[in-house]
Amino acid sequence: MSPMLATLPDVTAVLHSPSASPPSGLRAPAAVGMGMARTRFLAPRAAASAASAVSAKPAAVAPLYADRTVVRIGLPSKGRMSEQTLSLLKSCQLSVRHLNPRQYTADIPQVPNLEVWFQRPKDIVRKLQSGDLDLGIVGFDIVSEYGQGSDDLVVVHDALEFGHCRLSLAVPKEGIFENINTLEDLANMPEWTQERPLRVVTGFGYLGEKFMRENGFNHVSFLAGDGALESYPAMGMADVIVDLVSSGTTLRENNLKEIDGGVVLESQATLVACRRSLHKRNGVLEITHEMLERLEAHLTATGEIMVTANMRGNSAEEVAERVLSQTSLCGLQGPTISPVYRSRDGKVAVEYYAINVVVPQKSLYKSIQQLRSIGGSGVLVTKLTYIFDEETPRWRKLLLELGL
Ligand SMILES: Nc1ncnc2c1ncn2[C@@H]1O[C@H](COP(=O)(O)OP(=O)(O)OP(=O)(O)O)[C@@H](O)[C@H]1O
Ligand SMILES: O=P(O)(O)OC[C@H]1O[C@H](OP(=O)(O)OP(=O)(O)O)[C@H](O)[C@@H]1O
Ligand SMILES: [Mg+2]
Repeated sequence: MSPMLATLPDVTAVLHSPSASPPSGLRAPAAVGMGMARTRFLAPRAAASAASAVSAKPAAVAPLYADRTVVRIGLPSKGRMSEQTLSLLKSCQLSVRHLNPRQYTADIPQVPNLEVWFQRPKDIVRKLQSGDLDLGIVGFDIVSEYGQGSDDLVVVHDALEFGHCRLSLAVPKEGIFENINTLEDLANMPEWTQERPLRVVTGFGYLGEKFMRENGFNHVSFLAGDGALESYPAMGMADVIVDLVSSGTTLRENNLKEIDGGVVLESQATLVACRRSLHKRNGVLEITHEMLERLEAHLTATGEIMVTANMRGNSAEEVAERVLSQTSLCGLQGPTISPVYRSRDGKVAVEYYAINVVVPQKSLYKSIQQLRSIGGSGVLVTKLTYIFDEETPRWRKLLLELGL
C-alpha cells in the first residue's frame, strides 16, 4: 500500500485542533504521555450500521441501538492478537464456538446472551464508540490511537497479559544520529527547520503527533505508513519511525535504535467496554462482571502454585508458627494446616500435619527449601487454574468510574 503524506509543517498548528482538548475518562495506568481528548458519542445508528451489514442472519430491518437485546463483544479477526484472544477466553472456560472461519459471528455457549463479532482491531474501537459493540478485546495501543481518549470507552481490564509491546520512537544508529541518544538530543538537532522538518513515519498518527508536540518538537512532518516502517529511514523516505516494538529484533536488524524518553506508550491486550452500553443496555454490566471475574481468576492463578507438604508436630499452632517464620510460606491469607489422622494400636492419633500454601510460581524453589528447612516432607506442587478473590478490585474500580 502506498503511504499517504500527512503534512504537518509546523507542529504547533495541531495545538488548536479539536483532538487536543483536555483530559477525560479513558484511563489505563500503562499510558505514558497519553493525552485525553473527548470524542462525543455518535447518535444511535439507524438501520444499516456496518455491523448489521455483515450479519450472518441479516434482519429485514436492522434494529436501532435501543432495540437490540443481545450483547455484543468484538474480537480481533486477524493478526497475532486473534489466536491469543481465543486461547485466553478458552482458559477462562469461555470457548468461542466459531463454525466457519469466513463467518464474522460466533458465540460462547457458556454466555447465552452474548454474540461474538470478529472485527479488525481498529474497527472494534470505532464500533465500541458508536455503540455497535458493547465489549471488545484489543491492544491498548489501538484503543489509545483510535479512541483518542474518548470518554465513551471504559478500559475494564488493562492487563490481559498478552500482546505486550511499546510504541516507541526509533532513529538510525549511524550517520547524523550516531550520537543522538535521548529525545532531547533529537529535538535539539540543528538540522530540523521549517523548510526541512524532521520526517516521522508512523501508523499511529494521533499518538505520534501528540507525543512530538508535547515533547517540544517544532519542525516535524508526518508520513502515514502501515507496514515495514523500519525500512523507511534506509530508503530515505523518513528520518525516524514511531512504531511498535516488542523484542527489538526488527529495529536491530534494520540498523535502528530506541532513544531515552522515546517510549510513547506501553501496551498489552485489554478488555474495553462502551460506557453507554454499561449504563443502558440490559445484561452488559452482568456479562462484564462475569468476564472480569473469570479473567481475573485465571490470570491471578497463572502466577501462583499450591504447595502441599507433611510436617511432624505437636499441634497445628506449633506447626503454623514454624511455617509462618519463613518469608516465602505465608500464602494468600496464611497457610492452611490440617491434622493427618493415623491409626496406632487401635487408637486414632495425630503425628503429622498437612500444610497447604499458595506461593508465587517464581519463588517455588525457595519455598520448597524453606519447607524442608523446617521439617517439611513429601512435598506436592499443584498448578492452580483459578483463584477467585472475594471481589476483584477492578470491578470496584469500574463501578466507581460509572458512578454506580
Ligand atoms: N511485535 C509485537 N509483539 C507483541 N505484540 C504486538 C507486536 N506488534 C503488534 N502487537 C500487538 O498486537 C496488535 C495486533 O498487531 P498485529 O501486527 O498482529 O496485527 P495487525 O498489525 O493488525 O496485522 P498485520 O500486521 O498483519 O497488518 C497490535 O495492535 C499490538 O497491540
Ligand atoms: O520488536 P519486534 O519483536 O521485532 O516486533 C516489532 C515488529 O512487530 C510489528 O510488526 P509485524 O510483525 O506485525 O509486521 P507489520 O509491520 O507488517 O505489521 C511491529 O510493527 C514491528 O515491525
Ligand atoms: Mg502488524
